[in-house]
Amino acid sequence: MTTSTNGKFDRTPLIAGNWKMNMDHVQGITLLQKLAWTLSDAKHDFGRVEVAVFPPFTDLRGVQTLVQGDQLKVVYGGQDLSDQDSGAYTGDISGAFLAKLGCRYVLVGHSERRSIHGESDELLNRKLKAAYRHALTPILCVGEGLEIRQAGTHVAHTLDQVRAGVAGLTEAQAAELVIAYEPVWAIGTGEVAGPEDAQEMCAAIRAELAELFDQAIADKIRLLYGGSVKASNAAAILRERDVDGVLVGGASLDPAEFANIVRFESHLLTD
Ligand SMILES: O=C[C@H](O)COP(=O)(O)O
Repeated sequence: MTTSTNGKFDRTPLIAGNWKMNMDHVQGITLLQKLAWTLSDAKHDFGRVEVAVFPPFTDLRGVQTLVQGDQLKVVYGGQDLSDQDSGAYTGDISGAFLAKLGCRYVLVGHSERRSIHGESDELLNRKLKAAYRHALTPILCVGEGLEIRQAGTHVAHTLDQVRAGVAGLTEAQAAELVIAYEPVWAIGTGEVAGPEDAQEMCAAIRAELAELFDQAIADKIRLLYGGSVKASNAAAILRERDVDGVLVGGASLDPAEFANIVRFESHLLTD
């Protein structure tokens, strides 16, 4: 495997925007149109930075129509999926439905799913496998709360989540995986982990993946940082060797702000 110009292995950077429960299907289309327009300048190398959005389920059909109709270089995914494929699971969404709507990715185990909906590591492992059954790439979200960070056990806690999440995956599945490290204390709080914190944890996750699979697989897995990322702090985080992108919440609702984060990554690749 060769290294890219910024010294990282050839992992395609991923800048992902999680809209959470914001933007109805009309607002979502407007946001995506503005984002596509803002990113349409010639300086942005779409070929080397993947841009993904995660709208609410009810927006996905409209997003699909816009992306396909206008041939936008933006991919999209669901914010969650069921561990089941079909049946009497009221309120749940099958990975099969997401795949049929053209989703490439799906978030699994976002901290808001873990804390508000009590999703366990075992359930999330089944959701990860459901994603692969439907040819969706899962983005497994992991990370510690404030008490765990203060106790100094954040690395062990996060690696436990990683091990439980990826249990039973084949090497081919693991190579496709994306993992987002999101310290819960930094989500939506304005508190951002320092670039060195993001690097420490992403390096620890990659080392753990090398133990679980092998180094070549670990070098393929993309690791994102998430938690109060905005244009003003993104570049420093994205420069870190083991950070392959960011998962952005609040700032992804502002197309100019989100586009600037994409530009930083794009410029880093060509610096
Ligand atoms: O999925 C995104 C993360 O929860 C980060 O959200 P935030 O950027 O609003 O802190």
